[in-house]
Amino acid sequence: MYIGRFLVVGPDTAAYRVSSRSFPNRQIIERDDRLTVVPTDAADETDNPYVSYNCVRPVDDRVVVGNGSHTDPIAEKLALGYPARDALALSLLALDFEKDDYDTPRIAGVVGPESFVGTVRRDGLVVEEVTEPTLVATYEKDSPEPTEITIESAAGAANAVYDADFEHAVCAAGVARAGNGFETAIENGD
Ligand SMILES: NC(=O)c1ncn([C@@H]2O[C@H](COP(=O)(O)O)[C@@H](O)[C@H]2O)c1NC=O
Repeated sequence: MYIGRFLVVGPDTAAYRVSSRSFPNRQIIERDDRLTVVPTDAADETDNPYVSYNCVRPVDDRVVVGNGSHTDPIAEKLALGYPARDALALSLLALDFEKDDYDTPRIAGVVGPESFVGTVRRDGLVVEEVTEPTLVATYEKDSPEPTEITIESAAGAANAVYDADFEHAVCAAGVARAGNGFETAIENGD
């Protein structure tokens, strides 16, 4: 089954996987405090926000995971003190679903003292608190649902979603709460 990009939120860990048919030559890199999806070949550097974007951004005791440029305004709202629910709902609704051939939804999660998951689709906006491992994807599984995928550390989370039995894995990231902050891990399949 192809479900496109997907994320799993913990509640104390999170993982994000890029699956892609159209832009498979991508990887995740660490830049400053954040993780960014970029083309594998630097010569293919792009300003297409559907191809290259920050997918993980920590903010104090919370961390944002997302499949596009909405990761940044969510993080900025958290830094201003917004509750996770509000930062997700406002940013997802402001940017809305992607204006591509598939009306691709935006998906995002926040891990922190309270953890949330959200998605905005052409037909709806869902933002809800997470109390058990919860998956949401761009296609097919496009409403948050409980998942059996086990994400128990940053590296474990990245590996688990990368290896999950959905088609066209490209790269993955994992985050886990550690002390007052977070540890992160990248799985680029190489
Ligand atoms: N975030 C991403 O990494 C990403 N990769 C591809 N997309 C969008 O989704 C469309 C379908 O891509 P694909 O066939 O690779 O699943 C692309 O045309 C692009 O508009 C993305 N947008 C949202 O998921």
